[in-house]
Amino acid sequence: MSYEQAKARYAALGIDTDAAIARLKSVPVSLHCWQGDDVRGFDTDPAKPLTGGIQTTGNYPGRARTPEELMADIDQVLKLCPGTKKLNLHASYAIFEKGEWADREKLEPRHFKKWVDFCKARGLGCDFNPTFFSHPKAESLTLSSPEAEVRRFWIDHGKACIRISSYLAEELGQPCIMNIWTGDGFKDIPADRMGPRMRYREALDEILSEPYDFARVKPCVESKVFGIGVEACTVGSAEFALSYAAMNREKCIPLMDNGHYHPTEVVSDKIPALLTFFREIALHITRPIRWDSDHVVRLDDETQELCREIVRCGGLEGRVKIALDYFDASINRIAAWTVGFRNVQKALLMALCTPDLTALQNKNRWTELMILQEEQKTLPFGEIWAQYCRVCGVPVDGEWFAGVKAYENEILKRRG
Ligand SMILES: C[C@H](O)[C@H](O)[C@@H](O)C(=O)CO
Ligand SMILES: [Mn+2]
Repeated sequence: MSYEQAKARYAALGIDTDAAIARLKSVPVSLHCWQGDDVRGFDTDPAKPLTGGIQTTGNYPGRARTPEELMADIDQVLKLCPGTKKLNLHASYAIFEKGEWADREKLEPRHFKKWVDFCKARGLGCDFNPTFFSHPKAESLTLSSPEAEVRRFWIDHGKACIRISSYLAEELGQPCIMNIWTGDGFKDIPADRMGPRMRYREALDEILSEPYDFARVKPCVESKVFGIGVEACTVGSAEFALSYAAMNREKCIPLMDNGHYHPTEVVSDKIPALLTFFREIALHITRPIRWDSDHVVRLDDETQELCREIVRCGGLEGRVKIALDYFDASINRIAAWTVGFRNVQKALLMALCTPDLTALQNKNRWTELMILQEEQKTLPFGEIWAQYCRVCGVPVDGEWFAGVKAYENEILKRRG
């Protein structure tokens, strides 16, 4: 079947596939830098463990060990992914001059100048994240620590990150989404669950007292249900993060990571619930298997439903900030990055090619609604996707992995 034939099938249902392609092309999706190096970063001992309740598993050869290697790998991914990309950096990816080093609370915009140059040369915006993990001062609690000195350190880190985010937004001419996530929590039943939350709240207030233009820097608070080693209580729980964002709507927005809920909860249903109250929300799209395992995003039912809700709720009009958050060290990392990014794009395009069936729901015509929802599944979407790839100048399915394999053989295998 050709694109023209597929387009006619969709047109019969009232869907303009050319318009869907044109719409998706300009929607920014944030590509996380940390898939390329297993979330290690460059600012502390590269042999340090990944902490904060998150973990990568696998030992596939070719992990990026330097900024240059990571940038080269990101370039490979950018070539293979359609649509508008933003880069998503963590503070731990600061780049220092030879012989220089600054601890996290002393990081400055200039430590991200090389990333700005990288983004400028590629027309990318950049999102940012303070890094409250994988650091000697993050062995226990960070922003919720009972130790004033530890809290001070991390608050100062948060403030430094606001300044860096303002710099990224200004230099690149696009808003910077700055996401705050800490792994603060307890392995076993705590004696006090409220004290840490009061301290976390006050620490967030202090971080957000750093001046910034909310139109250009969008701080987010990301919640989590539990992490490895913090199974009993997470300080930044869903109720905490949502309440904080609701009480501080002029300063920050809530971020939902679809790996951060109980396994039967779905973030797709939470999108309209939150957009009923918040003007903007942010998402981390990932794939949890039994826990927050951060597997590569597949084109599974929940990814499709998430994207349908983004589209239906006006999320593409800037109300939903879309970012990816997965990291798999057991397969070729460039392929992992690419598969996940392309799948999110596929799910968004599918959603844009879905007829609006609200009228059937409102007239209680659930039989027809189900039939039409099921029949949509066998529409010739593959042709629409292939056309989108061609319009964006990236390879269609089946035509990109050979290049990744060649890069693996020529470049990745030579890395120690
Ligand atoms: C590296 C990310 O910031 C991190 O994955 C965080 O967003 C998270 O989801 C932790 O589980
Ligand atoms: Mn996340």
